[in-house]
Amino acid sequence: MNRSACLIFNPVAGQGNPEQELLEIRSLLEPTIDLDIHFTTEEIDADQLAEAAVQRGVDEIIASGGDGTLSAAATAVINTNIPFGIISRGTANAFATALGIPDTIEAACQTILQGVTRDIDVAYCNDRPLILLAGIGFEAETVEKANREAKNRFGIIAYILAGIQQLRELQSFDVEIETDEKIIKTTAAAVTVANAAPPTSVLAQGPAGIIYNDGLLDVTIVAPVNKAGAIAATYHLFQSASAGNAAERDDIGYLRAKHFKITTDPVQKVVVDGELVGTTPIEVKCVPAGLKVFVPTVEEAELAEKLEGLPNLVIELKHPPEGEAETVELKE
Ligand SMILES: Nc1ncnc2c1ncn2[C@@H]1O[C@H](COP(=O)(O)OP(=O)(O)OP(=O)(O)O)[C@@H](O)[C@H]1O
Repeated sequence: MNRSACLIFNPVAGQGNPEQELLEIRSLLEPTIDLDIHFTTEEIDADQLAEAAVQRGVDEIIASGGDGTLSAAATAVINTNIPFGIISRGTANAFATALGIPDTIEAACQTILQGVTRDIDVAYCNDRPLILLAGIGFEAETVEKANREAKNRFGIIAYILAGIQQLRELQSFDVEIETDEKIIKTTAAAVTVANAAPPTSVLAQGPAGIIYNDGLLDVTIVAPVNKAGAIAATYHLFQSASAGNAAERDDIGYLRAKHFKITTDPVQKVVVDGELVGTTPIEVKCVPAGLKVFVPTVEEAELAEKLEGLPNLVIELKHPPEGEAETVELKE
């Protein structure tokens, strides 16, 4: 029997050609999955479309767009047990990267076609669903500065430029972080509560890896004393995260718990999954295994080999599988 799914498609996401991208998705998925396609509009967001799909009792929900569309759609699917597929077409694609889902259309569709799901944690931040992270301070300002026009023109560089601009205006605040076990008071320039985070979310990278199915959230506190310290701390987080290590500077702290209450003085802006949502105080609670997501059957391994694209490339297999040619010629 054919599978069926509601496909929620943002027709203005990303820098590609959405019409072409939709054709590609349909040609990959429709031989196996009956698609009921719904487009987001300026007025009707992905969460409303996903909510309606849940009400109709669809078998699967697939969302395609930038992180805004994917997060919004996911929020309506929490605790429904409906498998959720992701086809990223945005600028940063943090959602897919954080969950180890490929961000090319073809590989994302293959992941959905394979039909393997994994239960991942989600969270609520002041009763608003959170899939990736809540940023206080720094991260919040960065998103606000990377506006739509800049994103369209410069893509991911817009975020980096906004980050650098933000560094120049570094402002610290007093923060109180309460878990079920303790209360921590300190001064910080950025506090991030992460359920899952891509490596590009540098300010979430205090611990050595953020595990999205452990029933816990990770808080990273970055507390540089001056601008030079801010640059050094950010760079350290980037490096230690890339190497899979925990941060080791005095001005970086981290802790893990399933429930956090965070207040600041003065009040700070708060970003949840890339959207500016309000200000402190916040309360964040983990919802273990709240979302069932299509994931690749094998973890995306770091590529240990890349040869495609080399001029006049010929690859000779010394032990070819039976029935296959011994020599493969790849020409552009
Ligand atoms: N048909 C539409 N016309 C205009 N705006 C739309 C339409 N559909 C959705 N939107 C808006 O698109 C935004 C979500 O964009 P999304 O995050 O999916 O893509 P993006 O901004 O290109 O990605 P990224 O955040 O990675 O840059 C929402 O603000 C939503 O209101």
